Amino acid sequence: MRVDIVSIFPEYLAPLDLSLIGKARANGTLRLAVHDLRTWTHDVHRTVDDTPYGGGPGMVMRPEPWGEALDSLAPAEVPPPHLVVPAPTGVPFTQALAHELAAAPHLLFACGRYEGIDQRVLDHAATRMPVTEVSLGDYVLFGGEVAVLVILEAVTRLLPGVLGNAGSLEDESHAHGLLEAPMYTKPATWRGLDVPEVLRSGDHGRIARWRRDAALTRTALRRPDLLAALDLGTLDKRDMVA
Ligand SMILES: Nc1c(O)cccc1[N+](=O)[O-]
Repeated sequence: MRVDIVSIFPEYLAPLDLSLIGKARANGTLRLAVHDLRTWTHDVHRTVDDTPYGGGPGMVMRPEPWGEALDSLAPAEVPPPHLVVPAPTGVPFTQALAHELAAAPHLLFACGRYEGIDQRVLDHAATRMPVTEVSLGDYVLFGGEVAVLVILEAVTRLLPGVLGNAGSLEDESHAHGLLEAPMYTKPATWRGLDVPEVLRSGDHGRIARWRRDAALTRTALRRPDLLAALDLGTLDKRDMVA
């Protein structure tokens, strides 16, 4: 997978040199490049923003640098890159969207700052590539860089070979629309608190049912919205497996 990230604060993306993403870059699973948007400015002040039409507070990112950046990083390639724009106005970022993005051969991230990017940049890009504005949640950040770190971690870990134990992907939270059951490790008793006996029973059928029930209970209590969206038929099939 090729990933290009455009930002006016490229140093914000330094954590992408670390840990499993850093290893994926080193072994070629991920070909990632971070670009400074000011590369595509031509004035002495390297201006990337201006006042908003219609008035209002703050500044808006000018279309010209972005247009040149996207032209440079997304030439007429087939298939075109998927442009991902983290923004409070985006669609919710979910595990399902992470899987969709993980299937793309080339992701292009545009990190907005100030009051955002001139809308025409996204409209023009959408004439030649898929464009998705993505929101991590209903709150406001300084810009898109931190969101890119989150999105890229969720996407990269889905790529073959990145996680040492691919089995981790099978029953983790959101893998099947539920929150994960509580997890325990040694010692069996800690500060007077015991690990549930069923998990130490060695009875894999009982353990699977306990985990499924615990996941359902946790999801119902904390995320009833997920439960409402769950295909209970799928749950029934999983139940038969368990
Ligand atoms: N919320 C927000 C923002 O305020 C700016 C950029 C990205 C996001 N987000 O992804 O949630």
